[in-house]
Amino acid sequence: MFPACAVRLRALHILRAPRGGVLPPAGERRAAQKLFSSEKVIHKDRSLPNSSWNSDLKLMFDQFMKKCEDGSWEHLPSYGSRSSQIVQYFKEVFLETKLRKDEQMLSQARLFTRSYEDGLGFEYVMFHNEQEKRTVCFCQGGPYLQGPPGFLHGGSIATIIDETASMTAIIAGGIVMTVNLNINYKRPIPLCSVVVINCQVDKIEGRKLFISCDVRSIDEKTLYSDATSLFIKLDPNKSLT
Ligand SMILES: CCCCCCCCCCCC(=O)SCCNC(=O)CCNC(=O)[C@H](O)C(C)(C)COP(=O)(O)OP(=O)(O)OC[C@H]1O[C@@H](n2cnc3c(N)ncnc32)[C@H](O)[C@@H]1OP(=O)(O)O
Repeated sequence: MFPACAVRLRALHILRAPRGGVLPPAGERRAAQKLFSSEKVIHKDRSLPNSSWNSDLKLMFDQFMKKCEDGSWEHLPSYGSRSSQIVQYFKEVFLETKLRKDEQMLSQARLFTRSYEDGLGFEYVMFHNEQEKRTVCFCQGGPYLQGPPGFLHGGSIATIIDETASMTAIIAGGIVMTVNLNINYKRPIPLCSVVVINCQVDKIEGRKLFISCDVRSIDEKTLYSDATSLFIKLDPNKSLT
């Protein structure tokens, strides 16, 4: 259905999620790594610790990197823009010619959550558990994300929930878009604190993927928000515009 992309998503799976802890054949893994290697040189992985990370974020990063050692969890790298091969495929299959022509605008595009300087916006790292179809995101929301004084803006909370839920849906279903996101904001989130966003696939029905999430303090005592979302797998035979 998604020829070029299927290869890449398969590569993502090979690199990310050996099912049941069984590694795919070495040759297949090397080929998948090769597919990704040129991009890794160009783009900096923004999900690795930097000097703006507070001790809570570093601690959670270290704890989950340890959990990755037995293969049950996988660290998801994150770059300033989406993979050039996926973007190319997306443009070719889903964008009208007139939009595709605006190459300059598209070449300047950045992933919204990675468009701030270190420490000012979203500092986050995600880990995925293939067996549980679950993604966790540890996020430290910086001072440029303020809504009420001292607290995060609700739109920034929606953004990081959507980004975590969409990663969960992309891993489970390929190229998807959010069609519905319902959030209950239960407690305000202090600026610069670290929260954990836990997303899981509840159900897949044809092209529909139902994802639920909650946002908690890292000691899990405070439930800040919960959310449900619906993603639709894009149909390459339908134009987006
Ligand atoms: C690394 C890779 C990066 C690749 C790119 C990854 C991007 C991820 C980005 C992060 C997330 C985002 O920000 S996404 C950006 C925000 N979202 C959007 O802009 C999406 C706008 N919506 C759309 O363009 C469209 O709805 C589509 C293309 C998503 C789907 O349109 P479609 O293909 O025509 O599908 P359609 O027939 O309408 O719907 C399919 C089925 O879903 C149901 N359905 C549709 N909408 C809803 C809804 N709100 N609530 C309930 N059900 C719904 C329909 O009834 C139907 O059910 P049935 O009759 O079959 O039962």
